Amino acid sequence: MDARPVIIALDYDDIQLAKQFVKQLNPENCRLKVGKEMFTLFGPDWVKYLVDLGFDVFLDLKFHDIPNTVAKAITAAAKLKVWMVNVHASGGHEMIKAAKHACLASESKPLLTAVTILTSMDKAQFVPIYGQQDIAKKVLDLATIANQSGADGVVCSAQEASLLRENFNQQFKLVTPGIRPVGSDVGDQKRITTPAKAKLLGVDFMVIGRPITQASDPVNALNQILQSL
Ligand SMILES: O=c1ccn([C@@H]2O[C@H](COP(=O)(O)O)[C@@H](O)[C@H]2O)c(=O)[nH]1
Repeated sequence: MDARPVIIALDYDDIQLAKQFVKQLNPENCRLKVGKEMFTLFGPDWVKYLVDLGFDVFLDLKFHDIPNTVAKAITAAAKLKVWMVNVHASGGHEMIKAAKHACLASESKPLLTAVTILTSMDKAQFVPIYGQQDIAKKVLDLATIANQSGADGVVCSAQEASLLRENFNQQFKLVTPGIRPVGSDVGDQKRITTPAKAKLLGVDFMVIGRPITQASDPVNALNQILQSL
């Protein structure tokens, strides 16, 4: 596990609320994720604001398009000096390679991760798309494509972490959403794990949103998670 394993998913529709929360955080304790909601509402300026405060920012836009389009989007993202960007692994070898090439050609050289199977998917949702097979096996197949195409890691559930650890070296980052402390609302997540279990399973980073941001005291919720690790 990384020394700063927690990536807080800042999924707010109110920028003042988000700023109020972020001002209470220390960039040495956590990293931040900006996803589709905040990026669509508040754009690159919001990302720059967080980067200027000294945070490592994971820009989670999950690009999935033809290689040329994805490479250009990654080039634009890298100009924001974000720490990590991502694509969907199902975009395939050429798309991921083009994304990695764009990362390396940029000044800030963000890490590139590839989303395998969304943590909100269970077997009932998975089978109509991918057929009768194990979710974990499909995650491994997609992670193999990502790894061979030069990605720095994958986004997966912590439930698949030990399988991926057996197949890839320690440098290959495992970034895991679907983290739920005991007693917290599961919401739309399906393949969930507690923070302590995710650590035991060998993840590098855990992405945690609502269990922190929707808590009555988000800073306290974060601190409790950090203490449990
Ligand atoms: O497979 C995936 C990929 C991305 N996410 C994102 O992570 C956070 C999780 O937030 P919670 O509130 O802790 O559920 C959210 O921004 C997702 O877009 C994911 O959950 N699963």
